[in-house]
Amino acid sequence: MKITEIRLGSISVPLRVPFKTALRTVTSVEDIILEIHTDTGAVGYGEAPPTGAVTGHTTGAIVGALKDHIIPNLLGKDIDAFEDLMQLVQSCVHGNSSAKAAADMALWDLYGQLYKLPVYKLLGGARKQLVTDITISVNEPEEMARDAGTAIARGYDCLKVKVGADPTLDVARLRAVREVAGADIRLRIDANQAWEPKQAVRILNEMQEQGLKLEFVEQPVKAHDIEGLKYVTEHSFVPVLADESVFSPRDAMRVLEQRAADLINIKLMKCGGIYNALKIVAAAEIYGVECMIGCMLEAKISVNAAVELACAKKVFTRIDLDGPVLCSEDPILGGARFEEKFITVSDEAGMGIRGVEGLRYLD
Ligand SMILES: C[C@H](N)C(=O)N[C@H](CCC(=O)O)C(=O)O
Ligand SMILES: [Mg+2]
Repeated sequence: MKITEIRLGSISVPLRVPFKTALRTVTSVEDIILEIHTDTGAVGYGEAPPTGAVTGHTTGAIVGALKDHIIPNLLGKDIDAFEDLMQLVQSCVHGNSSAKAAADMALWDLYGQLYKLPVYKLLGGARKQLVTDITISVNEPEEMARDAGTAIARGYDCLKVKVGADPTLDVARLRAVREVAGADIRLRIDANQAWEPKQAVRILNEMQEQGLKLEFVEQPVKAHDIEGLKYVTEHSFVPVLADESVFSPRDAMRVLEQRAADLINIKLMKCGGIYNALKIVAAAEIYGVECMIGCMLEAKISVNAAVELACAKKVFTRIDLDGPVLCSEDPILGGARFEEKFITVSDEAGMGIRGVEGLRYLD
């Protein structure tokens, strides 16, 4: 199976409600789509969201890395030389993990099609279904309570509550959400780097003292502040999950070795795809640290790739793959079935993506 052509396109999908974190506000998903065509007629699909405020990867950066580096290196290559292709994607350009993730997942899609196996089975096949949380954007407490009520009415029993934009409101935000949620709904929070270490410990311990019962806090402090992350992990009653502090397998090793967090959030866009995600999975397993599988604000091709990975490996005990259910429509044909909190992986060879409605080709 030889690569004959690689095409880029873009999609625009409106969100149900604006997505707001301490880092950014967006009202639609605007993703780059990659199609890898082969001489057998098989097509592999990839996707990358521009998340400049989180990863530094703008639309231009993703398209540039793909057009100038990744695509020229892949054209004409044989999918069967899979390990070579994986290393090529990671080594042909520095950084640019989102563009690399798009290429990586399209290649895994083709590799599965070549050997007629779903990717999640190729990688271990631990399960077929996941249950995701859903994100509540950071807003005034009353609006967050309303959004939490809507999410619970849709059947979600685990809410990922964004905090950190004006931290003085954070305890009130959680109180308002917990009041609507009752005692049984799980609440996890994500500060997206907004707090200072001591401030984080103060806020978290106050939340616990008020009986708000948090499952964990995600990325309380700046991404680069591993010492601060460790400080919060050691001084707060709430378990800490590292998100923006862990992009690459090397980042993961540092956090694991220093015991700077209790949990790690693996996202394909941060680590450059499944090839590198598997290295983080192995490291976390060795250190006995459980992982969350997460996503950026992404549509279903790239979240589908994360579903394949999460269904393969048991280390993923927390699931945050709500990108598609935050969207008001789904232009992606095939792949996993998203039925509110329930996600069922596709049993088709590769990743099961069949096409994209309304794709605007860039060439
Ligand atoms: C969408 C997902 N639930 C989520 O909250 N991801 C964010 C980053 C999303 C973005 O800004 O695109 C996170 O975990 O920090
Ligand atoms: Mg996060």
